[in-house]
Amino acid sequence: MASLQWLKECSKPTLLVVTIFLAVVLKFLMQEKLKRRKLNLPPGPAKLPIIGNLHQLGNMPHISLRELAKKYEEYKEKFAYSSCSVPSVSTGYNFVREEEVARLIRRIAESYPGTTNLSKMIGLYANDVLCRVALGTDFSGGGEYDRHGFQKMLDDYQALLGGFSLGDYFPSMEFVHSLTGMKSKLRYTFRRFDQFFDEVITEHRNSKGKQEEKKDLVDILLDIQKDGSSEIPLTMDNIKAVILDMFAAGTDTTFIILDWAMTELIMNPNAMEKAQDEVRGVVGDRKVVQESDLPRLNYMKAVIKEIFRLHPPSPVLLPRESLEDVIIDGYNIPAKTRIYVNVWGMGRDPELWENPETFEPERFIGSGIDFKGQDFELIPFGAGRRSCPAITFGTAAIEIALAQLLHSFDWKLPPGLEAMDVDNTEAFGISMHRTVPLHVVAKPHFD
Ligand code: HEM
Repeated sequence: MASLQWLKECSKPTLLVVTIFLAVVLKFLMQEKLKRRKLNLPPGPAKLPIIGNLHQLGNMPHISLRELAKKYEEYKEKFAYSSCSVPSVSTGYNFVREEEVARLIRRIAESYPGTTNLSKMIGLYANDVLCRVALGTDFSGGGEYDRHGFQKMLDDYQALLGGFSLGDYFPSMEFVHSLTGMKSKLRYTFRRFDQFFDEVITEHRNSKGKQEEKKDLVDILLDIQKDGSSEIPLTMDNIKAVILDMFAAGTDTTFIILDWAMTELIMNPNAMEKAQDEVRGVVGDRKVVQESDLPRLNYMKAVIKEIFRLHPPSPVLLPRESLEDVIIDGYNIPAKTRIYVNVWGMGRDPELWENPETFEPERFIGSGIDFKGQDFELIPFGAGRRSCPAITFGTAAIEIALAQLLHSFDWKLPPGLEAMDVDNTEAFGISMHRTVPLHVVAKPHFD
């Protein structure tokens, strides 16, 4: 009776809206049920109408996804990828790495006997290497491009790429981007980058007679555009997009691995000692590590693999969408399914790794597991045709810097600080880095 009373009190338009809403929800639920009855979908948690399982991703999707995978154990199958060749970013530019590593060491040495903000120094190194390779100029230390607020632009861009936007999950409801303010932020950031790249391209066009080996990415792309050697003609927008892609993908990733490598080594003095003994044994009294020393640094390479396993810069690979209906292991995966690969979860899976939460570089000594995309338990660069095109370039920038840091200094936490006091909180975005910078005392090994 009470409900009937309520009905009587409702105005006609309200009743109409409520009826339409209920009809839409009911239709949606019935369609879902019908679809599910026909398809053999992989097991998973129940979906809510409209938003599906979105609410279960949370602030730290890599952790939520691992918890869900544990719960629905049986679909933790390893799917084989077919491996295709990818165009790669060349390892060249040794002179840039050498000069930037030397600058990193000088900057750190200046801080002794005080403490140094090592995270900041490593961040400058990663940015400067990429800026010089891509644009031919660095911007740190009052460099030219910093005047344009380039670093701030990059930070904003990365926040936009990594940030959660409801509109991404409802492509048919594009207007959501306008409601959330995402569209205007994207437009603003896009305009700033566009203006900046226009200036950079004009400068490059006006500078003539650069030696072939000193050419940066913009020079190379402009040459390709001019001589028409690419299969598909390169437009100015293509050139700008390639440069932006490299910055978005290349600076934070290199930084995160070096930052974590130094953090884990400082917190694990035995591993630090082993890594330093190895580098100093190979390089000897020579102050500068050379790229030709790197193939002999097996323990240091194992440290880097262990960092890729525990702290992959992209904990969840870039989302993929299935183009057509497929069946995997008897399960239907409908077209347009959004696929997330939880690399972080795979690196800590107790079925794949012994003591998965412990930092133990030794696990890679004498093991054939590598991160090139063939061993699916360790794929920090992804795998298959859209994996990172800069595996060799990124690894070279990490290895030479880490070797030199280990060779040039003895490392300690600031007085009064213990390993357990180090704040290792991480923030999830397009890449995942520590939120509190690492402060250390770096005592020069050479006078
Ligand atoms: C430690 C270093 C790095 C790691 C761990 C890393 C990891 C990744 C990952 C996981 C992806 C996406 C792959 C996928 O979703 O399957 C990616 C894509 C990409 N990376 Fe890297 N990356 C690193 C360094 C770099 C550097 C230094 C550059 C540039 C010089 C770079 C350029 C790119 C580009 C352009 C893409 C997009 C490729 C595409 O459009 O499909 N990366 N990287």
